[in-house]
Amino acid sequence: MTTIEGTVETKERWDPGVQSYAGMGYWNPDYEPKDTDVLAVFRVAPQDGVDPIEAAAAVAGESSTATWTVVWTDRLTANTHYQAKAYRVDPVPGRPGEYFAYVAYDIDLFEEGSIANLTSSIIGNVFGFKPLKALRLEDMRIPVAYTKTFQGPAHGIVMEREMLNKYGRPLLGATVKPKLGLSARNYGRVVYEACKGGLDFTKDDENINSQPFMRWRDRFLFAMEGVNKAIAETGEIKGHYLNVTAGTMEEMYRRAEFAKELGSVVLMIDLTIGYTAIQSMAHWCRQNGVLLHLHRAGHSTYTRQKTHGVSFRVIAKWVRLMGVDHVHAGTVVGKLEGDPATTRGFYDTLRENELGANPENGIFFDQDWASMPGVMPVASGGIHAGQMHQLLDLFQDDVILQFGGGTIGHPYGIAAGAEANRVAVEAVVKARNEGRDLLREGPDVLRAAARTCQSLEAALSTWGDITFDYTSTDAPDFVPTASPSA
Ligand SMILES: O=C(COP(=O)(O)O)[C@H](O)[C@H](O)COP(=O)(O)O
Ligand SMILES: [Mg+2]
Repeated sequence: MTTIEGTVETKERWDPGVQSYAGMGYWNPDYEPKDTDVLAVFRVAPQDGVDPIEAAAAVAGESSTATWTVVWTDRLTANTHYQAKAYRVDPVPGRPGEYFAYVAYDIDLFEEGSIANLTSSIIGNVFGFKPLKALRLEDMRIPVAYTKTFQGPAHGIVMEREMLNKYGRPLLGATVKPKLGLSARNYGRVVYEACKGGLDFTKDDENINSQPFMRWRDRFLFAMEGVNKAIAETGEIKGHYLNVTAGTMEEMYRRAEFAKELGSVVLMIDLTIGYTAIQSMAHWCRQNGVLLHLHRAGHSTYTRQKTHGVSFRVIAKWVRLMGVDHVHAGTVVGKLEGDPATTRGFYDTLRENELGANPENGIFFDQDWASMPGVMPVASGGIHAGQMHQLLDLFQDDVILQFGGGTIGHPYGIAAGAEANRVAVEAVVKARNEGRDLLREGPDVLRAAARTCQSLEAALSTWGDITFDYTSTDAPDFVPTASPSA
């Protein structure tokens, strides 16, 4: 019997008892993915003695319709339509025991506009499946038909620049430090100094919510006083990412309403609030004309190691669908994990409208965003003014460069730290626009600018030589064969 999906069924397929997942139809090398299918590629490390094809079929099975034994109730459904199909398995070059398994899912398996639903299948039970030593979701192709069921970024890169009236250069920000312990008035002073000194944004850190040393309402009031004073003095639009992360949705909405009442252009949430809460906040932000900043707090617990978890490039796709305007995406040169090629893939995923498969940057599939606005990536974590030419070369203009320690740790004070960063970015943008080679001439460009800017001079002499050179844990494994786009 041949089914509607082209899977050949045998009589034994329906014998009661335990059958291989491949035998139940979850392996189908002849399957031609449809334009509307959701595609996923997993890095599978089968237990010793487990056949890689069977492991791939098991991943397809356990992330879609299957259980461990044949169930007759499958025959009450269009079983071969609903079952996911593993259609290709490649050994990972240079990593014995690991395989890239490609799986296609029919769009009917997923509720429209729900990352919670999508992820309950794709990263549900399957990650605990005993026959696998480890499993990593490397990439996904989201079909246009499914993309169109999501709101997407509340505003997006183009609209953000229009709201802020800032063009042609990276935006600049700073995370207030110390992360915890400041009183509200001192906090507001940091915001004021950094914004007045030349930054566009300041930011609550991931773990600032409403603790005993500073309650959220007090922080919002003093931070906005600082923002408003800096706007009045500089004539530029400024913002502070007011973190509304809280224990319930009701409380987050309450804090968001107050931030809006105070005239904040931007709000912040942490990835730890969960996918549905992120989508709800994104809808609120679009309805209320407020930008939404997402801090990816906690992501490294499952994105960083090559063999198990979820690559951040997949999280980047999900957050674009979920509808945030900003997300942290790595710095390459700073203090936190960030292989250059892999990070480039994250930035492309967040910003481009159409993206081709590019295994060198870890991108396995073509991705068409169907004009969904881009998310502004944020480069943050251990960066300083002396790296400005490298940052511009790596990320170009549509990025927010955030210097927390690299502003607040400046020897002449916070405003001087902000000024050093602003002068540095304007100097390297001008040099880039004049056609100069940033990587070669960048250090000279910065030194020349520092001759007329003492705060830049002090920043360069304090941090000029600071680098974080460690081996990356997440470089792409180059797959030499052409990668399938479908
Ligand atoms: O507090 C900081 C940076 O402070 P500083 O600028 O003083 O190092 C942020 O939490 C990290 O950038 C987050 O990392 P990521 O951007 O990778 O999510
Ligand atoms: Mg932080």
